[in-house]
Amino acid sequence: MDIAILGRIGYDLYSEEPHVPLPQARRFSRYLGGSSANMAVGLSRLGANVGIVSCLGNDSLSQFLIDYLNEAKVDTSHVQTRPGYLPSLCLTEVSPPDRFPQVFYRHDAVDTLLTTAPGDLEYVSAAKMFITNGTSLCASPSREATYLALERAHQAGCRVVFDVDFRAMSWPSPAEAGLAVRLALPFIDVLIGNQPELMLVAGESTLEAATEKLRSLPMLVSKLGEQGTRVWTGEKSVFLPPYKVDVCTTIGAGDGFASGFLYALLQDLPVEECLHYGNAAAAIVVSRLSCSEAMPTMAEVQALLSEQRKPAEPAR
Ligand SMILES: Nc1ncnc2c1ncn2[C@@H]1O[C@H](COP(=O)(O)OP(=O)(O)OP(=O)(O)O)[C@@H](O)[C@H]1O
Ligand SMILES: O=C(O)C[C@@H](O)[C@H](O)C(=O)CO
Repeated sequence: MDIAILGRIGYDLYSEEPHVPLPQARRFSRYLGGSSANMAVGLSRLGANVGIVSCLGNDSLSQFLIDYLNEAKVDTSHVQTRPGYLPSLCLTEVSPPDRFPQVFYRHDAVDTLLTTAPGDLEYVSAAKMFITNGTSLCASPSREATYLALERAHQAGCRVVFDVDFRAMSWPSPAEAGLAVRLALPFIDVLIGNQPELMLVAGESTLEAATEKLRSLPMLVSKLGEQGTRVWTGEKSVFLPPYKVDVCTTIGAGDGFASGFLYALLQDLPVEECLHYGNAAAAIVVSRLSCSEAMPTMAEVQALLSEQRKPAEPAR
């Protein structure tokens, strides 16, 4: 595998009725979801060899999810099964350009039951890149499984990527989520978060103060929503504004960004180039309904790049 991803596979329902508030919405369409599974699909569609370490039930929704991943050429040989438990479910209202409330069903979600056997840890440590996220740390035993995988990947010299992925409903308090991520920092090469997430991890009340603390990491990716993205490598940073599209749903922008950015990083492209791939992939996802199904091919990313590409702000 080029990339091993550890995290949740979920079931997404997006409203088919734009501008109808969620309590009134009647028609939904279903997609594979879960931030990690979305990224796995995105990276695979761009051409990477990706596998996912996760946990599903033996219900019919889990069957749909595993079939979807297999069809997307994501290696599912390390997806465990816990009969009687269900994947998480997420419903999203679609009120563009900026209202996308979500309701999550994550009570005893099957992904939190993940454990890592020696074979799973070997699988992770054999990859060139290992990606995981904060939600995987929200409950035991997936918390311990995730820390073990982070440690093994770091020891094996994989490039370790961590998306903060803060979902309030998965945690007793934001402070606990921040602490769980701070404990993982020694293993991380690339930390990805939006503004509130980086503040949460650093325990700071401004993005500037958070950045100051976190930029001792080899790479810090600061997602700024519709403003664009800034990447820090030590004292230097590069900023790239977003690619412009008509917004359908901004939900999934982060997973789209990660897919493009990390695919380019895997090819050892310069940071500025990685930002172009990340922002372009994110914009394409934003222009479509859902996240997994919306992930672009390389040809689609290249087309947007050649249409709109402008240079990033010089490093400073
Ligand atoms: N309206 C938009 N138009 C074009 N690109 C966008 C837009 N919003 C976000 N992006 C791109 O997507 C990237 C990630 O977005 P954002 O900062 O909202 O991440 P996020 O909070 O993880 O999103 P989500 O959790 O909804 O997936 C941004 O850095 C930017 O490049
Ligand atoms: O991450 C989840 O569990 C739900 C996602 O699939 C959802 O569409 C989203 O929030 C994208 O990051």
